[in-house]
Amino acid sequence: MVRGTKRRRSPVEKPKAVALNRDDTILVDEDDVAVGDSQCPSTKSYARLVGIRRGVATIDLTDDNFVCGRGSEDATVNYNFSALVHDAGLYRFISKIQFAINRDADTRRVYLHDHSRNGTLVNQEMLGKGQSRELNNGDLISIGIPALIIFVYETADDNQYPEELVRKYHVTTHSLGKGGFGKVLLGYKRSDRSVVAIKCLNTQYSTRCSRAIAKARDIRNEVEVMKKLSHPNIVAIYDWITVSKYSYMVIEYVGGGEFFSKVVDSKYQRMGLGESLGKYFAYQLIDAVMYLHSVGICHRDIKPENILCTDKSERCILKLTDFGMAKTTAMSKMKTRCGTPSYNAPEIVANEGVEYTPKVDIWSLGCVLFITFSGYPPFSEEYTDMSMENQVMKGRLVFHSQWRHITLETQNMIKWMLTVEPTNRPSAVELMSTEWMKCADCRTAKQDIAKSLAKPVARFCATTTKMISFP
Ligand SMILES: Nc1ncnc2c1ncn2[C@@H]1O[C@H](COP(=O)(O)OP(=O)(O)OP(=O)(O)O)[C@@H](O)[C@H]1O
Repeated sequence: MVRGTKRRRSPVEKPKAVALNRDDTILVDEDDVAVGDSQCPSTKSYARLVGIRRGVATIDLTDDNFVCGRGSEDATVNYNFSALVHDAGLYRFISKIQFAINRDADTRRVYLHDHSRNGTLVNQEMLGKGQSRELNNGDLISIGIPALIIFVYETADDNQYPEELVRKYHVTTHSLGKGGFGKVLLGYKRSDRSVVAIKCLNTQYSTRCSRAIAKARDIRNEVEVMKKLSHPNIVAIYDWITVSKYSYMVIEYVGGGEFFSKVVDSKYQRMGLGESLGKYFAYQLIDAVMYLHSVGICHRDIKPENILCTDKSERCILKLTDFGMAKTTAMSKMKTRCGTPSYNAPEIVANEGVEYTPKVDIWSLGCVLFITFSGYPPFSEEYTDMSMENQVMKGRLVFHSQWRHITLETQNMIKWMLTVEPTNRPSAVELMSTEWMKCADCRTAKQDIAKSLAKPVARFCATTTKMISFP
């Protein structure tokens, strides 16, 4: 039930229950449902708490002091989270008075004041009882722990992002990562509050030297390529909005971080992920590349940093991303030297202006799998006995003690992928049809991928949210 200290009740209508969803029943006054329309002409909201978890309402803020919590006889709140009573994981964290939103009458700045025992977080940072923090447009508010995000704070007058973008998405200040051309922010679709990643690209400059020497990123090409793709191990694109020199790619949110972090995780002690887990991931990546090549796309920048994990579990689903260098092979010949040096195939490193083929992806994949199984890269500037260019051109591989735990079959597969002569290198189809791929780990991977497709789209939040105003 929603309780307000100073709520305006319609003199003629009684409050009634509005079923939002299975466990979303919230008591609202009918005149509270519509926000900012003619029913409350005298009270203009200065900001909004956008509810992004099932059962949390969206609230227009008009009062300078607004209190949220479980509430009780002796603790009056403006919003009482009672619809979350069945969401035990969250409800038990909520204090009678969780936090207050205060607007300074003079400066008009807005602060969140934490009153709770378990704490309130702004942008994943814990405030703690008695602490305050200024709120800015797009800030995330969580309860108890970072994952329990309940609101996005949105001001009425912020125009940091173009109207075309904010009309469809809540853009938060929470950064998921940075790339050479810009940042990636957490966002939510306005239509259903499902979570997305918003890649904000400045089309005019790159902060990375390696990219600065490459030709300017062709974002249109990147988007066109992504739009053609539909595969469980490839990040999906939902939307693309370009306004002046900024481009916003709205893509599938993949919450487990880069595969690179997994490979270098201290729990594996730089020994690699082992035969079983390695094959589980190898299946996913080979399947993704097989699909890509079957639709005539060459990625050209496969590396652990461009592979994302769906979650932090050991056996997660991998998603190939960053199609900034990708090429539609039927459209034109591939001759450009691009990609990341330590993952580049010899025919790219040779840089003779000779046409190369999608087999360059198989080489890069071989490098990724080499690290996955062993914990160290096959080619590196740090190996001082030979220049990296020579290591690659000669296909020089050194199998240290880490490989003692890996079968000869697996070692041979990696060697095959890292064959210098592209015509002798296998295609993804050939890799997939080997006996090596007919193992229990590959079958498990296939089943897990199918299960991941059956799950609803990743979300932090509710699919339906009613708006409630507190004049
Ligand atoms: N879909 C996503 N979901 C969650 N986090 C993401 C997503 N895409 C990217 N990130 C995070 O943002 C970081 C930067 O993304 P990305 O590498 O795609 O940017 P970029 O500008 O294309 O970089 P680059 O200069 O390598 O091309 C990633 O390393 C990752 O941590």
